[in-house]
Amino acid sequence: MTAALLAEKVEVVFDQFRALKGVSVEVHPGESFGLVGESGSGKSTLLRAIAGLAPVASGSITVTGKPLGRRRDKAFYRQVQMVFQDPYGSLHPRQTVDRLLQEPLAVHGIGDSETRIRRALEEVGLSSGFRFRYSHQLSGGQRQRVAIARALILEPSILLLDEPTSALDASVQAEVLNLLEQVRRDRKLTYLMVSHDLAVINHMCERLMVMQNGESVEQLTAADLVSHNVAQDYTRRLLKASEGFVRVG
Ligand SMILES: Nc1ncnc2c1ncn2[C@@H]1O[C@H](COP(=O)(O)OP(=O)(O)OP(=O)(O)O)[C@@H](O)[C@H]1O
Repeated sequence: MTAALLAEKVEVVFDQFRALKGVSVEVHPGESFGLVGESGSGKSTLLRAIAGLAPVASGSITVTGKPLGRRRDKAFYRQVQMVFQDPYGSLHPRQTVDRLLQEPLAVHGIGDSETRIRRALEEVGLSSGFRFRYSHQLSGGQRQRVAIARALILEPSILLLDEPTSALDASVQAEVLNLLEQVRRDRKLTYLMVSHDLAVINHMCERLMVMQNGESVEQLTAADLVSHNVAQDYTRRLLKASEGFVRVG
């Protein structure tokens, strides 16, 4: 089976600082794969390296069997989209939802915007009444729904999710996670998802990689996480720190 995403020995260096020190990961088609680790361990940097937003010094990244070059082309963004943590920062506040959803379609020269926008809003549970609202008039949860609609409107097969719900209240967080899960099932999407919250990863992902200081510590299944079947002390410490959140099976 060809991997949906394959990163091999990826190094990211900012000035002299090695933020990723040769990280490898393989995500299968249709899989939801999690990245966990303490703050600064390199989780976001790995997503950003894949998305072309962080400088890859060495190593390779392959999407559905095709190696990526230095720059990400339009075809890449038709296939891979990213959703960021902060829906306030990622959506222009003075643009209407309609305009925010039109933009990627215009960039990619896609014509059937009317149908796509209606479908995208419906899919994320927003009525057509939201279409001409400005993003600053939306709640955090509604904004994140718009950000997800914007990512989905190009019909990608892979979503890179960087703490997609950590800026939201707990009840809204659950709604957005359920939405992401529903969309993944309906569209047979592949997710690579960062969260500092092991309970979120446990709920959303089949497998995960634990990261520390720009390196992979170990890979686990969600079942390993629940039964604390882990090999590394670092992972045990992470689990201990989130005790009470991850149910012991
Ligand atoms: N543009 C940048 N320039 C310099 N250093 C950076 C840059 N982006 C990230 N770093 C550094 O790389 C390291 C990894 O950062 P990264 O954001 O990937 O961590 P993370 O695991 O996602 O953490 P968090 O959970 O806090 O978001 C950190 O030490 C960070 O300061």
